[in-house]
Amino acid sequence: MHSDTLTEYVLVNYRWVFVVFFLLPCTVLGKIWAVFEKKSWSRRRRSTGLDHEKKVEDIQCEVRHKNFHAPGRVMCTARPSWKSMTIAEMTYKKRMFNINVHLDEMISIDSHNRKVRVEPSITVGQLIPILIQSGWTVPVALELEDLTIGGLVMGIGLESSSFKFGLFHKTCTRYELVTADGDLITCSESENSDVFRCIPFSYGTLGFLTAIDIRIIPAKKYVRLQYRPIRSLEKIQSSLIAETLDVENNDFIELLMFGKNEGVLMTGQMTDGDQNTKNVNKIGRFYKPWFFKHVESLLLSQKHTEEYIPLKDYYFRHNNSLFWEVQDIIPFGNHPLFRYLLGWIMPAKVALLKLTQTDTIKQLYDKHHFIDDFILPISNLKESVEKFHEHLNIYPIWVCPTVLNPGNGLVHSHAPVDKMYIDIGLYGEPKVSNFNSSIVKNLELFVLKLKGFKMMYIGTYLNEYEFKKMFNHYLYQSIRIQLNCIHNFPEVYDKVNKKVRR
Ligand SMILES: Cc1cc2nc3c(=O)[nH]c(=O)nc-3n(C[C@H](O)[C@H](O)[C@H](O)COP(=O)(O)OP(=O)(O)OC[C@H]3O[C@@H](n4cnc5c(N)ncnc54)[C@H](O)[C@@H]3O)c2cc1C
Ligand SMILES: NC(=O)C1=CN([C@@H]2O[C@H](COP(=O)(O)OP(=O)(O)OC[C@H]3O[C@@H](n4cnc5c(N)ncnc54)[C@H](OP(=O)(O)O)[C@@H]3O)[C@@H](O)[C@H]2O)C=CC1
Ligand SMILES: CC(C)=CCC[C@@H](C)[C@H]1CC[C@H]2C3=C(CC[C@]12C)[C@@]1(C)CC[C@H](O)C[C@@H]1CC3
Repeated sequence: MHSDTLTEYVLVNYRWVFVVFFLLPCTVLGKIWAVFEKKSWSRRRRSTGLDHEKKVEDIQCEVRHKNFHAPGRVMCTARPSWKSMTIAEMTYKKRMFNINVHLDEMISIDSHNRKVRVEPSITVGQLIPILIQSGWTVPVALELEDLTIGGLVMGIGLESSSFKFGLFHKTCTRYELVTADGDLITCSESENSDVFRCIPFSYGTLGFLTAIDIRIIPAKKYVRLQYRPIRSLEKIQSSLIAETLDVENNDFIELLMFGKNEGVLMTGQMTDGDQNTKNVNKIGRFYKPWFFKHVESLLLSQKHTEEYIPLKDYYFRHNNSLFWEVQDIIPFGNHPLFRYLLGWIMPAKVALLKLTQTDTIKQLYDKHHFIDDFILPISNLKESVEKFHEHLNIYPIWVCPTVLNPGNGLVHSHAPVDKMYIDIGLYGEPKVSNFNSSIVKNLELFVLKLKGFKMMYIGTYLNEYEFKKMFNHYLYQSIRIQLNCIHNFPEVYDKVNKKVRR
């Protein structure tokens, strides 16, 4: 066998050896280190009085220093590419001026005004458990623990409650920002409102976020989840639309499709249950099957089922298997023996997987793998699934309804009223013979034609003109001038096109 082919073969078939025997133990050490670091950090903080304001002043100093010594050089955060929740490498970071924006604390919870103030690098996995312990939660709680609040505001965040609350940033009420000149400004619906509307999806091109206020709502103990297997695409579309209209009775809606004409529609309500509550399924326990496998088993048995899932377990239901991505790396990861023996250290940290993937693995993913999300009007579900089936044939498909509101920021409904969209997430190996980048571009144009949007964490093949047709740049451009960004921050397109996000 040729040595390249042999390397490829070993990388594809035996990556699990490295992951199980090296990355998983490293993940555990990382978790222990994080606890230790947090403790010593809070001790240090108490003794030096270092707080949020001081950290923000440091960022302001760094920006002013850059303006003095390297005027005209555009800036980005110094967060290394391997830490970001995307498989893409952000090559732009190498040529831009990196500013250290590592702020990862929770600042305060204000139960009276129902809001929590956080720093941008705090992860969902750090924030949500603290909130739940205090009896609160965020309206849109993301499913992957390592996503950061800043990244979700600057990119796009959505979850199964988005049909009710919209995209993640719709639950944010105030941003604190260090501008290109090193000034500190705040914005909300009532103060610098145009800046406030343009920040979401701006990918850090209007300034550095230093604090975010997020609305909080009371947390309950469980999500009562109904699973409804459906075996017709028409029926899936009509049932999904009907459920999104029932805002009174539904708090969560999600659909997993396991084939072109079959899927499981899940609807849920947050509840405290009562003493008669039965059928509690603690899906977050380490020995439990991967969530999508559990759902698939209900499709196979054609059972309409209802379960009570602890709130935190529900939120992070796709974390253990990284949706269904872990099965490609550890093919036996859902085997009961593996779960009982090693499930407690799963999943391997995404950042570590990314940091340790070799060029060959990355190239294999580029050639044989697809990870992307498209946001389309809900009425186009059937047409879109058919299109993705023809050109990708990847299953399961994640479908998550989300309401978009009208507005003049970068992402908004194309109608003058609130409009229901769906996120279609495709992650896996395309089962078509001719998969290549021109198919991806073709799909992006399909989405553009339907007046939909693409999530940009993976990058885009659209050219600048097409990109600007997809995302409304009108207000954004004037805010860039107002905040003196033109020579200090790149444009969004310069951070998300495939040449710099590979
Ligand atoms: C980076 C990586 C990604 C993987 N992705 C998947 C996956 O998406 N689905 C899955 O079932 N298993 C995946 N695996 C593991 C699994 O072992 C291979 O997909 C499986 O061995 C392919 O077997 P085959 O005989 O059908 O492929 P073959 O048709 O023999 O594959 C031919 C060659 O294609 C490449 N290849 C095939 N599938 C993938 C792939 N998905 N990603 C990258 N290269 C690939 C390899 O170079 C392989 O030697 C992956 C493993 C790694 C390390
Ligand atoms: N369910 C969901 O909705 C999911 C969403 N995602 C995607 O993942 C991404 C979030 O991942 P994450 O790793 O948290 O974030 P990233 O590190 O990927 O950051 C995303 C963008 O936000 C910018 N950014 C982050 N923090 C700041 C800050 N303090 N000030 C200015 N800009 C900032 C980054 O700028 P810079 O380039 O300068 O570093 C970058 O352009 C989003 O793009 C999201 O769409 C992924 C999985 C699931
Ligand atoms: C729900 C939404 C909107 C998106 C989910 C996206 C995730 C499926 C991906 C986000 C980051 C991705 C990474 C990988 C798999 C897919 C994601 C979790 C890898 C773990 C795949 C293996 C590589 O070697 C490293 C990747 C890191 C990022």
